[in-house]
Amino acid sequence: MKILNVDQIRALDQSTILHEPIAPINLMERAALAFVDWFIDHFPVTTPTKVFCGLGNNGGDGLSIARLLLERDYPVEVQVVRYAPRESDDFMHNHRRLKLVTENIKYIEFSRDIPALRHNEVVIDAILGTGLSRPTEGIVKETIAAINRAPASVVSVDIASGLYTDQPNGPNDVIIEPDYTVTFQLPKLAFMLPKNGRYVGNWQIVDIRLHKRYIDLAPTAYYFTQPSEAKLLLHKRDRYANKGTFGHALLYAGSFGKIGAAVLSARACLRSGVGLLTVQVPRCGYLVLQTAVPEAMCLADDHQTLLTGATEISSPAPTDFTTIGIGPGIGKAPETLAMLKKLLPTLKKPIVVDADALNLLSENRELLDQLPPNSILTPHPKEFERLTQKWDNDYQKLDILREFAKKYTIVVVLKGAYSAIATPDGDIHFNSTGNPGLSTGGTGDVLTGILTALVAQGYDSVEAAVLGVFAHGLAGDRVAEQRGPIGMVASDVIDALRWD
Ligand SMILES: NC(=O)C1=CN([C@@H]2O[C@H](COP(=O)(O)OP(=O)(O)OC[C@H]3O[C@@H](n4cnc5c(N)ncnc54)[C@H](O)[C@@H]3O)[C@@H](O)[C@H]2O)[C@H](O)CC1
Ligand SMILES: [K+]
Repeated sequence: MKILNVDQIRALDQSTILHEPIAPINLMERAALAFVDWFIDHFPVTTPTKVFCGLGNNGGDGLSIARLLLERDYPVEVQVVRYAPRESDDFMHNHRRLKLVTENIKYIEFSRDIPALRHNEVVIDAILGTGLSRPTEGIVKETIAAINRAPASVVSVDIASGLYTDQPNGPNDVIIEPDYTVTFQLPKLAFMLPKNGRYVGNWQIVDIRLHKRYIDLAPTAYYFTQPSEAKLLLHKRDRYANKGTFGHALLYAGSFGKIGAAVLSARACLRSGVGLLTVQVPRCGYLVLQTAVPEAMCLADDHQTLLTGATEISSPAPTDFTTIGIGPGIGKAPETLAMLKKLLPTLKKPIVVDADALNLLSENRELLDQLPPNSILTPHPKEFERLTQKWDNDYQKLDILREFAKKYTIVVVLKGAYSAIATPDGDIHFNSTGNPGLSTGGTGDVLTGILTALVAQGYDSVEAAVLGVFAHGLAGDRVAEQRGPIGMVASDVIDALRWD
């Protein structure tokens, strides 16, 4: 699913009006109906509801929503925040229609006009939408602040009033903090950014049948992975396939006290369809791996407690493997750094790099140029900051992410809520699965195993990253459904992985 910018959203509106064709007021009515269908699924008809309306089309939506809820016997009160002398035409049209249904329309011009809000009430925030062009001030700001202070539940129409659709807000901007956002047709970029979490709440898309052809043709760098899109990436298995068809991966993982990372990434790799797996661990991990993951072959490093890359028996050369995953629990010992320095120049095929291997790259940035093209790096924000630089806000972070992936011709999975997957050609795919339960030790090792397995099976790196991150998060969602997010462990995620 594409994420469009505010100008494109406006153009999409116009394109729908022109090509359907549909009168703007009827498109507003369609949006309002879609919102109301959602609302009545979530709040009983006895819910005291206050609809706060601005003077633009977001406000116009609000007036239409109020009228539709009144027609469905909801106890609705309308509060028009009159912050400017002029209303939009569609606002005026809906204002006239609403007055046919109720006279109970109040106007907020001064602080004293702002009504009290009780805990059992629901506020529908239709003050400002994607037309926000400056920080809220005056009576708008006061009304937003009052709504945020109140104990009532809040549902924002299209986007929280005061939140910019696709650019950073200022540190002192006053923005609605909704429990829900019901947005029209497409997600907004603002919803993907961690710092905006409190200004988005639990968000839902409602389809208002905007012009599909415009969306299909609209250029964008931002995408939000839908289940149907992830499913399309899945390679079907041929009946005559054999182990060799699905690759032989090599994982470099583990150090003394962190052999579990090697076990988790190995198990995840096998649970993600790799044909054969060899894991190279320090000698102290050999027995553990062979016991815990009998399906994996194991190379014992010469060193007892850390990886140097040297093994006593003549093992296959790293380049003999379909792909390599490196990082889970390897630590940052000089001998391990030496191994990485020796290994990288010999590799041509994409590898998966995670955890301390990333930190070694951060401390030796000249190695970044030696990464095989289309390798996949999987930093969490702190690791990414070490790899690149500090950023002032999430939008700058995305720019840094995109430039870094393009500069080194790599795929970067910036992990977190809505993990952002940056591609070598400058796109960013936001993941749509996962939950806070995944913030537990070892889930990163699991993802490394998954991605290594997908690359070994022949997925191109972007497909592997989008599908692997999606499947990883979805497995976490299954676990959270069964046992709640608290108490989830990385092994649960491996056991919940599905590839159908
Ligand atoms: N395709 C869709 O998504 C549809 C969206 N609809 C709704 O239309 C709004 C966008 O409406 P628009 O008139 O462009 O702007 P707003 O209502 O968001 O803002 C109104 C108006 O307010 C002025 N303004 C900007 N910033 C401020 C500020 N800080 N304080 C005060 N006033 C401000 C500015 O002049 C704006 O024009 C979208 O969100 C949807 O709710 C359609 O109804 C259906 C299709
Ligand atoms: K709004």
